Amino acid sequence: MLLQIFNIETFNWSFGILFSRLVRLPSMDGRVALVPWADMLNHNCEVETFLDYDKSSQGIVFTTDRAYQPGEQVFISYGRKSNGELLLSYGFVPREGTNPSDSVELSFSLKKSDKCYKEKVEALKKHGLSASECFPIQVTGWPLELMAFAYLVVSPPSMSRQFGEMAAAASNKSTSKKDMKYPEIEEEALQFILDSCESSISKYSKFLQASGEMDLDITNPKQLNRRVFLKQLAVDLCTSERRILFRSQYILRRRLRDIRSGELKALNLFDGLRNLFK
Ligand SMILES: C[S@@+](CC[C@H](N)C(=O)[O-])C[C@H]1O[C@@H](n2cnc3c(N)ncnc32)[C@H](O)[C@@H]1O
Repeated sequence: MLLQIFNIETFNWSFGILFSRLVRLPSMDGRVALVPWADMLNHNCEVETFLDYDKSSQGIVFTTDRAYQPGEQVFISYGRKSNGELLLSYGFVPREGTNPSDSVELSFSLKKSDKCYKEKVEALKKHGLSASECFPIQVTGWPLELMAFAYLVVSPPSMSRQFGEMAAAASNKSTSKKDMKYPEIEEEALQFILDSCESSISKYSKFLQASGEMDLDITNPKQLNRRVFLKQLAVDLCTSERRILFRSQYILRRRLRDIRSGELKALNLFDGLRNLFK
């Protein structure tokens, strides 16, 4: 009986309405509430205002972080979310380059051909990780955990004693939170991250190119509008994620160029000294 009333479309609609409108209240241990007036507030990535329960007035209070002019739209923050998260939870993608919390999740894996594959998997397992892991890339760079994972992936058998600390740092369970450095394999680790970024960039580019050529069914105008809308959202999301990857590609290439030119300088200096003493 219930199933008849609650068909899947109604369920999806209710789920969407609930999740795009509920408010988490930090002072009530993150409990959620539906707050009728507050669900009219739209999100803006640049504001830092949230809703919370206020004990003294026993109500939900909204305090703005700036002055607004009469007639100006007042915004709220739905939280520091990536464009992908905003699309999934709220059905929109902020304008490209306006979301400082935007990030793209990239998957990285140990190489199956690695002589130390088993030892590395064991080290990762001890810290709750597996042979393939996802890490968020932001326009400002990549997390220390990813750098540690990349070090583990490229480290040779001679560094097996460091596998444990690399895996711990990749899982964010390392005791020291500072940037770990293994200069002897830094170039390889950065190249490994760059290869993943570039392979993703080419997938995004293929999708974006294909989306320009995608044929939409024009026999059903109602569905056409919805398809055009959904397609635009997908294009907006992919464009913003690819932009983050392009930025990382630029930073990685520059860092690799610096390392390589430093190595070249050291080599030239060494050759120069050798010639001097010949
Ligand atoms: C809590 S409601 C906000 C009020 C909503 N605009 C309304 O008229 O009922 C959340 C929904 O508003 C829309 N929304 C909020 N912020 C937005 C933004 N910056 N850009 C586009 N749509 C937004 C999305 O559809 C989202 O699911």
